[in-house]
Amino acid sequence: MAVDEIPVIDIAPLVARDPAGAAATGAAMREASERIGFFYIAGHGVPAALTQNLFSTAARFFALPEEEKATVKVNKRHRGWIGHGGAKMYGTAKADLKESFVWGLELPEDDPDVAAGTPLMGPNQWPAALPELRPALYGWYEAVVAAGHAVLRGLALSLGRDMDFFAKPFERPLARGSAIWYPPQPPDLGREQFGVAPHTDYGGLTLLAQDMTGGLQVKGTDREWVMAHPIPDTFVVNIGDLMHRWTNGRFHSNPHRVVNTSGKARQSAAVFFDPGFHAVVDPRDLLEDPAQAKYPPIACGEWVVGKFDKAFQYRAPATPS
Ligand SMILES: O=C(O)CCC(=O)C(=O)O
Ligand SMILES: [Fe+2]
Repeated sequence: MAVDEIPVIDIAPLVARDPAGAAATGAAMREASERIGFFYIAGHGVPAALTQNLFSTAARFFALPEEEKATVKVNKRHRGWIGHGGAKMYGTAKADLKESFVWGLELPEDDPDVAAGTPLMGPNQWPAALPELRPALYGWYEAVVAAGHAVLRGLALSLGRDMDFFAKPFERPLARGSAIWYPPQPPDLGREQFGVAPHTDYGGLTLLAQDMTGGLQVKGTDREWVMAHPIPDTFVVNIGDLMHRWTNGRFHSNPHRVVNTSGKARQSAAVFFDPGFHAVVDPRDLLEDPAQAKYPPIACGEWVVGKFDKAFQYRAPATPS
């Protein structure tokens, strides 16, 4: 198992929009994206103190009594608390052993998209019992979205496009923040119990901060599971299914899973950085010869809603009692 199978890439030149360094940084991202679909980023500009504050504040949220957390139970817009049992990857036997709190781009009810009832868009839900949750999570989210834009600049350059190729489709992104809590896993739960069962991410890019516990595993090129060890002050970035399609299959949306065998609780926090609801993902945009496209164009919003409907218990149609 190669230790450097998942490379660490310093994206400072992309954060600074430095044309000389940006192309080489983008080329390193492209190499990792085509081979394994995962890389770490350093030099991302997200202050370590913001991530620490997110973890400590989220831990206080998860420690609240169930009835407090239930006041912000996940709603149809996919904002709020998802308790244990609420997320189950397709085709797996058991629900993931985790709980999470999910939020996204904050939009008022009178925003034209929200007023039109566009799925997944709208205001967030914040718990009255923990007013500091909102600034801790939202400040971190905005910094991570900015880092996500820097990553997109590198990927755009690596694909022979202008640095800002992805800026427009990722305007008003369906980016979701998720603070995740994995309880200690009892050893007698058997081999089928995962923190997160093997899956690919649905969208554009995922940027993930993890605490020092470890447990994230990535399919290696030799088909072994490779540990994505925690590296301080980095984010793990991975390619999602939409970016796989957009690049006509060149970038790899790689299966990964979480197994928390530490005997302790584990925390992670992700931004699932997906294009805007109305963005069209069309591989012809990134091909020299459009006739080579393997996938028809798809609308981002429809795709993401379709995936959510399968993965989350709360979206299942009510069964008549
Ligand atoms: O917590 C982690 O390390 C990864 C979580 C993950 O893969 C996901 O939520 O999609
Ligand atoms: Fe994932």
